[in-house]
Amino acid sequence: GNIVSVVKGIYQHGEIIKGHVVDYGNAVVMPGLIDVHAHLDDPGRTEWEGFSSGTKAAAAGGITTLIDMPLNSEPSTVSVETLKLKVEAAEEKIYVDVGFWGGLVPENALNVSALDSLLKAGVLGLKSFMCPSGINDFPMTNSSHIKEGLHVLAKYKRPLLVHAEMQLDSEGYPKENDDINDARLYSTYLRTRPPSMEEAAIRELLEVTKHTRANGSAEGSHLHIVHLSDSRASLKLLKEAKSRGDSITVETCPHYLAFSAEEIQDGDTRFKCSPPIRDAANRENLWGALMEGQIDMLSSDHSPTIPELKLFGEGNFLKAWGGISSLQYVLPVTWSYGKKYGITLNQLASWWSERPAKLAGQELKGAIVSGNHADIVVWEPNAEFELDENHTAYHKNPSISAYMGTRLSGKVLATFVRGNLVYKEGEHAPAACGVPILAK
Ligand SMILES: NC(=O)N[C@H]1NC(=O)NC1=O
Ligand SMILES: [Zn+2]
Ligand SMILES: [Zn+2]
Repeated sequence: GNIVSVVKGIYQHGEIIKGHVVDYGNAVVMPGLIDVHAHLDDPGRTEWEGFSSGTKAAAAGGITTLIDMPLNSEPSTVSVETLKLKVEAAEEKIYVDVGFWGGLVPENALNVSALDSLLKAGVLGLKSFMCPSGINDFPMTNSSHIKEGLHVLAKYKRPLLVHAEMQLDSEGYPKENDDINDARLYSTYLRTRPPSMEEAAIRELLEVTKHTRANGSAEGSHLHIVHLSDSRASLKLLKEAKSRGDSITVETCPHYLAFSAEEIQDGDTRFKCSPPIRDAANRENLWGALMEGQIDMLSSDHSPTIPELKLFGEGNFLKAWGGISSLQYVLPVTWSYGKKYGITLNQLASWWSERPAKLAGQELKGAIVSGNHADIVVWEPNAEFELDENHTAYHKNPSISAYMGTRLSGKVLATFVRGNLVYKEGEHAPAACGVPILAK
């Protein structure tokens, strides 16, 4: 299950090698991807996704560990009892290792013993929203809740992940029930969630993250901004906070790097997510920030639903479910769209493995070094494929994926989780040998 040694150089023909040798030729052998942001919706909404389908998709995409979000399942993971339901739902169904974020919600945020017991039960950290989440039993938190949460997390040295969008005085923005605005237009949706919503949330968070600095009252805790889309004011604020010593990181997702608002057809709600995909100039800036290291890592924010809730007939951007379905495709998508920016394999491994491992506290994952878990993806960067209905997809409802119809390069040949070959060219291992990861 663990890497015994990493040998540099090439074995010469005739050399005596003990054990079984697999020669992958010129394929890339990389640490398996760690997706710190996926909604597997199990238990309770398995028609949207599920531990079995979701982790099969992960394995087929070269992801060896994923951390499940506490919302979109039913119930949400906000207590010891609901975490227990998660772990039970995952057991014997997961093809890759799965950890769990717990929810920081108003109900538990000001209750230190509730948070203590949830953290002791093994969630790897907490997640909260600064705007409505779209899920009834997952209400939003304010900055007092977040401050309290960070102070409890400090004891455990675990992070708080925040969906950083804040509703502003919404005068002038289209609303769900407005009929004066054409809800089929992507531009209408875009106007409902301007970059200033991200900026305002981050500005407020930075009032709290000052306590995470060395000798601060919440030293040891860490704040992680999920799925950043605004590449301007928000990024500038984050850069300044980092330079002041705040313990803060930020992720973006492949859909913000691949797509732009200009290309989204009216009524094509596959592209609806929040924060929204912005214009092409914003995307260029995001790439720049990623390349310069201002954005620390990538995650999928795989947030699927059933096709009915995407309202394809109506194409109503204001009412359709917001979330992008992408789990299986993140490696080829990052590679295909990143090539023109000159991304390297080392950068891929840093954004998708090394830094996510650190965020999730997985010391034995995220790098191919002796002693680590043998979590490995083998892939062929030059192999191209068409993402059409002939392509085998393992996540549920692949038709809702925004990537359908694109041509990608980067084919996964094999995925190993702790030394177990869990996926090989279209076939999964007969047994699901992933394990639930609980923090100790
Ligand atoms: N509830 C949920 O998954 N929401 C996600 N969807 C999305 O597009 N952004 C999110 O935060
Ligand atoms: Zn979110
Ligand atoms: Zn999410």
